[in-house]
Amino acid sequence: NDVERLRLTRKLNMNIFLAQLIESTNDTWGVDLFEVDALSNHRPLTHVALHLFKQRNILKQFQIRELTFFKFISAIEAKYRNNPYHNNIHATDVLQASHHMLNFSVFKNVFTELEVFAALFAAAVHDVDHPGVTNQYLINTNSDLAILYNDESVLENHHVTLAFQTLSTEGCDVLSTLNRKQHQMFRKMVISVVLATDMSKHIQHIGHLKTMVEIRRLSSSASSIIDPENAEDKLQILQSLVHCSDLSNPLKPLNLYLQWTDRIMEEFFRQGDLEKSLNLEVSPLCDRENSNICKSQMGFIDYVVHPLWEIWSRLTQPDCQPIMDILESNRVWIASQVLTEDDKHDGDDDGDDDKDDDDGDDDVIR
Ligand SMILES: CC1(C)CC(=O)N(CC(=O)N2CCC(N3N=C(c4ccc(OC(F)F)c(OC(F)F)c4)[C@H]4CC=CC[C@H]4C3=O)CC2)C(=O)C1
Ligand SMILES: [Mg+2]
Ligand SMILES: [Zn+2]
Repeated sequence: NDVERLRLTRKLNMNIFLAQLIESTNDTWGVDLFEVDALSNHRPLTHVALHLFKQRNILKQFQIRELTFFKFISAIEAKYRNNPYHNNIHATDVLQASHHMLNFSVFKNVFTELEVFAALFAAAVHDVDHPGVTNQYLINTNSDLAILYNDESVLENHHVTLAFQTLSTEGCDVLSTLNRKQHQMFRKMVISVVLATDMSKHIQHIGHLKTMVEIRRLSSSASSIIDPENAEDKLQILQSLVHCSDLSNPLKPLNLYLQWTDRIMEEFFRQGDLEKSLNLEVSPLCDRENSNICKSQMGFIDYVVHPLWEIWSRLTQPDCQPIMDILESNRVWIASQVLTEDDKHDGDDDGDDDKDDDDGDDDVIR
């Protein structure tokens, strides 16, 4: 009957739209992964990872059965918690950004298939089972995780351990076809890339990238910046690539960036609520009673994101320029809001809400 036909037509159109969105992850920066989440019954990581690993021919190269990869990535996705920010959509975002930057021309013929596999695997699992609180909070509350990992990169150790434990779930061992040498190298690379997403390593990333860019400037003879024979340099670049992807929210189209900002602030505020209830000092940015979201974002961009991406874009010129342009325009918009936000505090709300910051339906914090 008509109702049934209408329902099926809608379902078909949603699947066609989903397929188009997933296809666009091949070569588009800033795919709306919130849309992919909504259309994929909240399984964006499984859909996008399966698509990208097939598109890169990784499954064929390592004779990984599609069903095994599907079971593994589904098990990983199910272990991401429904935090406002550190959830499976964020994992998909970091995976897709890492995939995009591995295609930069400066990396052509640099990485082996195993290195690409390890980097994308690390991106997909890099925050699995994140509890929605920071390392410092886990340390301050004497959590089991902090005891287990002796306060050192507590979350990041947990993410990578759980990822490898998931391989031993029935039918999930995507590494079973790797030989001993490959398995050993893959494991070393994934551990180092996931541990490198700990923000306490942020300054070291900038130092390594500066050194690499400096060497390139001096040895102007070397056509390609990266020596494909230098495994250590390549591993450092993969670490920085995934770390940059983890810090890429302010470089995404404004409507996506603002949704990530809402989500991270809600996650930080919930931690602040816990700290208050435990009579602990409230961490920076975590006090929902007095926070200025735009000022925090200005600081986050100026002191954290831009210093890293500025050097990263110098290493990866010219492909990073369009992305750096988005950062610049987003920062201008944020700065304009700071002024308006101050006005609001003066009470004379001029009321001209910039339509950009209304992303239509208020994103429900899952
Ligand atoms: C420098 C200041 C003026 C401004 C400032 O930021 N802080 C806090 C601060 O420097 N840090 C370091 C980064 C930490 N951190 N922060 C993340 C994050 C993600 C998205 C954000 O917004 C938007 F892009 F969605 C965001 O906005 C921020 F404003 F909150 C923060 C994650 C990054 C990677 C791993 C886990 C998350 C992580 O470890 C948090 C503490 C200052 O202290 C002062
Ligand atoms: Mg993390
Ligand atoms: Zn992350």
